[in-house]
Amino acid sequence: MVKICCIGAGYVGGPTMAVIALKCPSIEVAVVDISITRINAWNSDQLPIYEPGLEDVVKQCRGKNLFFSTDVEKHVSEADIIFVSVNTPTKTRGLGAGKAADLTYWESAARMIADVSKSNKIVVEKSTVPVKTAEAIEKILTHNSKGINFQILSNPEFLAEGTAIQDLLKPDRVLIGGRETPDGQKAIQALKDVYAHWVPEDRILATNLWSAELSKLAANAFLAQRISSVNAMSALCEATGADVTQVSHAVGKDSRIGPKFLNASVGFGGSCFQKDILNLVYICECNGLPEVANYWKQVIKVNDYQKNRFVNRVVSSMFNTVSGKKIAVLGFAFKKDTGDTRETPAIDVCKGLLGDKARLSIYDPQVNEFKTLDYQRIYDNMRKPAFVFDGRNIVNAEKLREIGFIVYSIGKPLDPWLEDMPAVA
Ligand SMILES: NC(=O)c1ccc[n+]([C@@H]2O[C@H](COP(=O)([O-])OP(=O)(O)OC[C@H]3O[C@@H](n4cnc5c(N)ncnc54)[C@H](O)[C@@H]3O)[C@@H](O)[C@H]2O)c1
Ligand SMILES: O=c1ccn([C@@H]2O[C@H](COP(=O)(O)OP(=O)(O)O[C@H]3O[C@H](CO)[C@@H](O)[C@H](O)[C@H]3O)[C@@H](O)[C@H]2O)c(=O)[nH]1
Repeated sequence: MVKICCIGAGYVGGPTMAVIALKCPSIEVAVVDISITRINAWNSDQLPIYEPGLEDVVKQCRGKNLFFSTDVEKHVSEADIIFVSVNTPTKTRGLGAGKAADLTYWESAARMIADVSKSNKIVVEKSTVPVKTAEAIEKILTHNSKGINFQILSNPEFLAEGTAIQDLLKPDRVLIGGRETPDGQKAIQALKDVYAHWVPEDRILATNLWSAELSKLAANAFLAQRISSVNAMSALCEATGADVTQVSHAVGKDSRIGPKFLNASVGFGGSCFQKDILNLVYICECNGLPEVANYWKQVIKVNDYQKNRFVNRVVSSMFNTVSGKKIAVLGFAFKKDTGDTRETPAIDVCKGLLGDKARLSIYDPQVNEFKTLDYQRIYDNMRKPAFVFDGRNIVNAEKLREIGFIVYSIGKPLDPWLEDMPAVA
């Protein structure tokens, strides 16, 4: 029986391994973590993360061929294939602080693998890492290998939170990078065989290691760039009377551009986009490519601009001060259908409002119910003029205006109340 061990029972490790276990009953999958509370939660009825469909998959496999454990060393030493899915946040101190990926967790996982391994292993980079990380990992492993053969593969994960299970069950592609040696190719084949249990062969792409590592950063940079592009347009729409939803629709109808990921918003958030673009920027700088670095940096600058612009709209509309005013923040996670608040744009918006001394009440139901609230009742209980600022364009602005609200919707023709108010970021 093939044994898989995944180091890191987080947003990626947990759901990814649960789906592998579901689709590969002949494989034993152990997910290990240093966090006892996380592992206890995975073994309980209250899973540590919320993802639609996840509970169902876990319940089907847990205790059969899916195990969650803190006995990291035991499972690593027994495994044929080891996925490393630890966190790779942005460095906060030292060389590359604020940009480079912090590989501390990765390095300690690699050293532990080298220490406890007694048989040949395939080590799979699941975490998002800088290009050439595989080379560094290879060095750590081979310098401490005691004659054991380690093959390193890059198998970046493309799931999005909130749709993780669907993304894993029907991925657009599975990307596997490996060495172009016979042993490297054999390792690629072994991992292909795992995914081939449910992913059609033409969706499993094999590349060299560096292409796989870079493709992950590139994909996130392209996705985030679309959002910054449409958000930049949203500012222009507000200035000109165009409607960003109509513009996105018209632009997205071009089959070369496509309709997805063109929703204007208060800005993108989540644990990945900013971190991965900063990482890309740092790699460009280290490779002497400042123009390329600046190009991608602009994606983050526009995102910051969008968050500031939103805060300024709120403050300027309410007579240029929100001091002492009670503001209900509906939704705090970085997107719907998730409980994850890492790098949510709501943090920056709330900070901006608190900076102007607002009183905030924050509510997040995990799933999206804000379209159907009883806005008439809400309006009746509010001090007038009453405002709604929609950072996601989900409320029916016309209906709300009929009730009496002053409504700001990103990138939409402005309410007369807002027309003369400055909202420069
Ligand atoms: N969150 C996403 O949607 C997503 C999607 C694709 C890729 N990624 C990438 O996947 C990686 C993991 O992301 P995540 O969101 O799952 O992170 P996470 O913080 O939710 O999970 C990482 C887990 O690794 C554990 N860990 C750290 N060092 C360890 C060690 N030495 N031994 C055992 N366990 C250890 C931590 O305790 C934590 O539980 C990151 O590189 C991220 O960029 C994330
Ligand atoms: O048209 C859009 C689409 C998304 N967003 C925002 O962008 C952020 C990121 O959303 P999304 O990409 O759906 O979620 P993530 O879970 O961050 O997933 C991204 O980051 C993961 C981690 O690397 C990748 O694996 C995924 O492919 C990639 O989509 C969220 O704040 C969204 O609200 C918009 O503002 N407008």
